[in-house]
This record gives sequence, C-alpha cells and structure tokens, in this order.
Amino acid sequence: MSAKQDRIFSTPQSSVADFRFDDKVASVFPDMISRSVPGYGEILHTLSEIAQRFVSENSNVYDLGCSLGAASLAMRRKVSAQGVRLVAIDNSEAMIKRAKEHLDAFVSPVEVDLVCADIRDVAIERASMVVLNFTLQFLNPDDRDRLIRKIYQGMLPGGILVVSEKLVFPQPRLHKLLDDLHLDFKRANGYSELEISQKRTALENVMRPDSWQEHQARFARAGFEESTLWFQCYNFASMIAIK
Ligand SMILES: Nc1ncnc2c1ncn2[C@@H]1O[C@H](C[S@+](CC[C@H]([NH3+])C(=O)[O-])CC(=O)[O-])[C@@H](O)[C@H]1O
Ligand SMILES: O=C(O)C(=O)Cc1ccccc1
Repeated sequence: MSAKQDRIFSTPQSSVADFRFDDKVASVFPDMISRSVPGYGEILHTLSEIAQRFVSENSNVYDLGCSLGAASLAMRRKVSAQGVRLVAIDNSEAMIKRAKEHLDAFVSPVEVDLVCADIRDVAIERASMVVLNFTLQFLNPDDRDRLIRKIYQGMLPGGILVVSEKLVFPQPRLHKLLDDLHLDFKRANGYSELEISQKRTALENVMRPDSWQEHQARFARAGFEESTLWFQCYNFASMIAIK
C-alpha cells in the first residue's frame, strides 16, 4: 500500500492540463481521495455492510471505476455467499496495475476479475450488487442514462446499486455553503490555496456532478422504483437504488 503524499498541484503550472488518472495520480491516490472526499472511509465501511446483506449465492458483484480496488476490498471482506464473482473495472492501466497488488495482498475465497476497460463497454450480468463509487461524475453526461439502464437490466431482482458522487445543488446559497465547507475540509487536510485552485481547474472539464434530483430521476427512468440518499457530508453523497 502506497502512503505517498499528494503534492501534484503544489507547484504553479503555467497552464493546468485536464485531470487524468495517470501513473502520477495512481501513485498518490489513497492520500488524494482520503484528503479530498469527506466521508470516503465511512462509505467504504458501509459498502462492506451492504455486501454482507445483499450479495447472494452464484451472483456477480461489480465495482465500476475501481481505481485501486478500495471498494472491492471492502465488499470482499464481508461476502459470505458461495459462488460469487467480483468484477472490478477501470480504464486506467496505472490504476489496474496497482489494484492487482492491493487485491493480491489479502487472501479471500471470492474470485476477483480485474479488467482494464471502459465501463460503458462491459456487460453486466446476474448482479446482486453494483458499485459506482465516485465514477459516474467522470462520464460524459449523455452516457450516464445508458449506463444506469444497462446496470438495471443486468441486475437480479432484489439487487442493490450504490452510487457515490459529488453533488451540485439547484439553490445557489446552499450550493455555495456546501462547496465552501468542502474547501475548508481540504484546507484542514493540508491542501494549499494553490493546490485547491489548480486541481479545481484541472477537474473543470472532466468531472461534472449532477444534483440529487437528477440522480433520482435517472434511477427512476432506468426502472428503479426505490432509491434514496443514505449518506451526505457537505456536497459529497452516496445513494442506493434497489431493483
Ligand atoms: N469510462 C470509464 N471506464 C472505466 N473507468 C473509468 C471511466 N471513467 C473514469 N473511470 C475511472 O473511475 C475512477 C474514478 S475514482 C474512483 C474511486 C474508487 N471507486 C474508490 O472507491 O476508491 C473517483 C475520484 O477520483 O474522485 C478512476 O480510477 C478512473 O480511471
Ligand atoms: O478534490 C476534489 O475537489 C474533488 O472533488 C474530489 C476528487 C478526488 C479525487 C480525484 C478527483 C476528484
């Protein structure tokens, strides 16, 4: 496990390039995500609790946009059903290479397939649990409906989808407050003003969050009759939908 500190945006850059999940980001990712996403640890813990309750015998579990496999590791810890296959997918080779090291570091009876692919191209079949832990926001908005529909179609009745995302809020004053509180969270975790503003610029064209209302409407359009927010800290949230 790499404990290297994220200093990627600490020096002034004459022009800030779009954010990419390359080798540099992969090498500091655990530090970057835990200092940037309020509630990340709690969400991982709850993924393992949900896995214990929802993952059924002879079914598949999907971790879409797995990065270093943190969500897969969390779910795998609590799966007790037999015949379960966990499929962890990311289109960053740098992430997949390191995810393999993380997953191989622990023994488990649950088979894990690590796949370097675009989640838009992968079939979802017999799924009892599907996780998009901070991944949907990186997809082109036009592709999001199609992906959630494909997931719904590939899920078993009674299966669960967990989607964690940064949110935007239609009410400007609420949006500003929750965004400011997140910025203070990053400052408290040691990020400088320069790091915060350069990363914000890098993410501008790459990460386009939706509102909770948009997520809820999308779940419904895909066929999910039950969905709710189960966690929120500032403008970061996790949602569940049950088939
Ligand atoms: N189209 C795509 N196909 C496959 N992967 C993609 C695609 N688009 C983006 N990714 C991948 O989605 C991941 C998003 S990070 C997920 C954290 C993880 N879930 C965690 O629980 O630690 C979230 C963040 O950094 O805020 C990256 O690894 C991308 O390469
Ligand atoms: O850092 C931020 O401001 C974020 O919104 C979250 C994030 C975390 C890790 C990679 C990309 C975005």
